Amino acid sequence: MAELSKKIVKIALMSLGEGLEKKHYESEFKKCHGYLRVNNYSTPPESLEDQHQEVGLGMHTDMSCVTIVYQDEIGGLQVRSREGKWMDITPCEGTLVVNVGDMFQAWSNENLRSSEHRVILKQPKNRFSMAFFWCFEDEKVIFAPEDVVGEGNERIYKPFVCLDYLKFRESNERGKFEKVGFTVRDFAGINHQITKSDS
Ligand SMILES: O=C(O)CCC(=O)C(=O)O
Ligand SMILES: [Fe+2]
Repeated sequence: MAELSKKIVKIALMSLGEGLEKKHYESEFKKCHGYLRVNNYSTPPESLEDQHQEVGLGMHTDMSCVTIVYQDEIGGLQVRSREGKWMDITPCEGTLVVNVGDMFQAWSNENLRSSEHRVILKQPKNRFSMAFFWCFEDEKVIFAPEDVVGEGNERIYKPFVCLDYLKFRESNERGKFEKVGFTVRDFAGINHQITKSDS
């Protein structure tokens, strides 16, 4: 999984600009570490009713650089579009879902966007998923490099230590699964009004 994560980061960096991957990959992402979370969602009896759907995991962004998700055939993972519409990520055998996380969003000065996603339970069946979170080391100071920010562009985040952001999210129950007031931008955004590529 770590090898796969490295490849994904490499591809993501290449998408940011020519030459960037060679220049920064080694130094910036060398000390990344990963951990695995197994999710088992059980559905309450009401889910037997027609049209009933239960929130298995509320809307959130991952705090990682990238997350790789395996979901079983039950389905229910949804991602929010820029327009705020929920879209189903239909399970497909032999495929994994890749999410950009908050750390990568901040490091890339929002050239890469952390996905807002959730899990909805529509069937009266247990659902199983596995998420591999690949993160910067706790002590890393995230500071978007000059050439990632690009000439003439504003740096959106002030430098911050990863662990401080993790604590910010984890110290508050709401911070875990509710977006409002607990995004990485709320934590380290220099100017919350910036809407770069939001439109
Ligand atoms: O269960 C899923 O499909 C997604 C899990 C997830 O988003 C997470 O563990 O952060
Ligand atoms: Fe997630």
